[in-house]
Amino acid sequence: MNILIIGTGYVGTTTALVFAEMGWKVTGLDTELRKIENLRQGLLYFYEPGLDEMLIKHTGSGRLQFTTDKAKAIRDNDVIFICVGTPSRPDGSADLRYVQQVAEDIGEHMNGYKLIVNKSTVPVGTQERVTDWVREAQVHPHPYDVASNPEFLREGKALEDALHPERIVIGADSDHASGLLQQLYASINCPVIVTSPRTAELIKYASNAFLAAKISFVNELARLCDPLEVNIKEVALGMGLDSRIGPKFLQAGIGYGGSCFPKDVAALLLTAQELNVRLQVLQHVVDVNQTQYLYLLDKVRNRLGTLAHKKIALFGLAFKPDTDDIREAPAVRIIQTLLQEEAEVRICDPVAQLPAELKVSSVAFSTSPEEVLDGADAVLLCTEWPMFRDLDWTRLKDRMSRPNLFDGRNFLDAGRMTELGFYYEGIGYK
Ligand SMILES: NC(=O)C1=CN([C@@H]2O[C@H](COP(=O)(O)OP(=O)(O)OC[C@H]3O[C@@H](n4cnc5c(N)ncnc54)[C@H](O)[C@@H]3O)[C@@H](O)[C@H]2O)C=CC1
Ligand SMILES: O=C(O)[C@H]1O[C@H](OP(=O)(O)OP(=O)(O)OC[C@H]2O[C@@H](n3ccc(=O)[nH]c3=O)[C@H](O)[C@@H]2O)[C@H](O)[C@@H](O)[C@@H]1O
Repeated sequence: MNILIIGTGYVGTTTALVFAEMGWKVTGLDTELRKIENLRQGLLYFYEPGLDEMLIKHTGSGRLQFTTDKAKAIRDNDVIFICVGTPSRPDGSADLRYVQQVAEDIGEHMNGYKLIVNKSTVPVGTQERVTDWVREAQVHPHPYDVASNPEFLREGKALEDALHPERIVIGADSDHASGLLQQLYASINCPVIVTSPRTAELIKYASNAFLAAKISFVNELARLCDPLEVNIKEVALGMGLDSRIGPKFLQAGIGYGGSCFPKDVAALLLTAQELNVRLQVLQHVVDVNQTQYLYLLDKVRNRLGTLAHKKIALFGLAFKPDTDDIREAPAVRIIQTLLQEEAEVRICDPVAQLPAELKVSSVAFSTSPEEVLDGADAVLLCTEWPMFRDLDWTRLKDRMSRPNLFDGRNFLDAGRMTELGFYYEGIGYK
């Protein structure tokens, strides 16, 4: 079986590499020539640890190729994975225009049986819509199946997650389709759940929503920990040792960001709203998350008074470490608020870049922590990049005008920072 991956972003590129690693012959297709040209030369155009070495390996192995020629790519491959973006529309619903375009392209160019597999995160019922879009675009009535195979990888850990998933979910209407997919994944050792496409689609949203809920739960609890003078990290540790709760995703901070949790939670809420079902817990998950970065800023204001003309340094811009992705990053919201309040902002991140709208005179960017701390009234840690833990904080303190340290990720050792002479505040942690 030859595999075509349509959409060579985070998910598509990773999926293509993992299938090549398993020994399959894979083609990656994208509409953006720049991306394809880079990938062809073995150059990863985004930051994702480990993926670059794998790309070089497989551009040389002969098992992986990249193209923009959709007609030929669709004709030449039996299994086609859809890995295009499904961004939020202004009302929060998932925008399926890229999925529809791909479905129509497949319908138009298919020349025999195709297994079409949707890996993009899409609302329940999309498998049926893709089936219709393909049929309506068909020139000849070739047979095909449409299956759902949601992806659970994390950015920053994409390769590890895709090579060693905790489960594979296959949503298919026919034994033939689910059988082919199980064959493709045969060399991966993990539980495989075969279910209906609608269930598979909901498993994906439910998983992201639950993880988001865990984060908002612990964040809200951290707000209570502050006046109670209780350490949220110890509370989370004590809770997490209960195997029914688990230790992961209980790290309090300035809230979740990224290209998925905010968008997917919004899409699930919209699905429920359209069906007149109130998902009250999930609505509150969003409310807590949207105010969590403001909670950190309240702490800064309580300490510094007005933020106008204060020099505020941010350590970290990316929505989490090990990625250059700044989509929905809490740091970006913090910067926007600081600018509204006329603060002077300096940012340090080892890989993420400042977006065009923040390239203004009152914002300075550097990859050097020393530079951004010069004369600062406060530093706000927004992303837990390991490099921030290993800094010479004693020396850094002397560069600051006032040694105020607000740790939005509870990443540094509060006791040690206080000993070094910092005024230190985390989220539910001092
Ligand atoms: N980024 C992540 O960590 C994860 C993302 N997902 C889901 O996977 C999907 C893809 O996400 P990402 O890879 O992050 O998106 P992305 O934005 O990085 O990549 C999407 C790619 O599709 C291409 N594309 C758009 N229309 C096309 C077309 N008609 N033909 C060919 N290529 C086309 C774009 O040029 C882009 O390169 C989304 O639904 C997302 O929610 C699921 C799990 C993890
Ligand atoms: O659907 C998706 O795209 C993916 O979304 C998330 O992956 P990702 O967004 O890459 O990153 P996470 O590691 O989940 O972190 C998301 C956000 O939550 C925050 N977070 C995470 C964990 C925690 O304990 N506390 C916390 O604030 C992170 O800082 C980050 O801003 C899920 O973890 C993946 O399983 C899923 O496939």
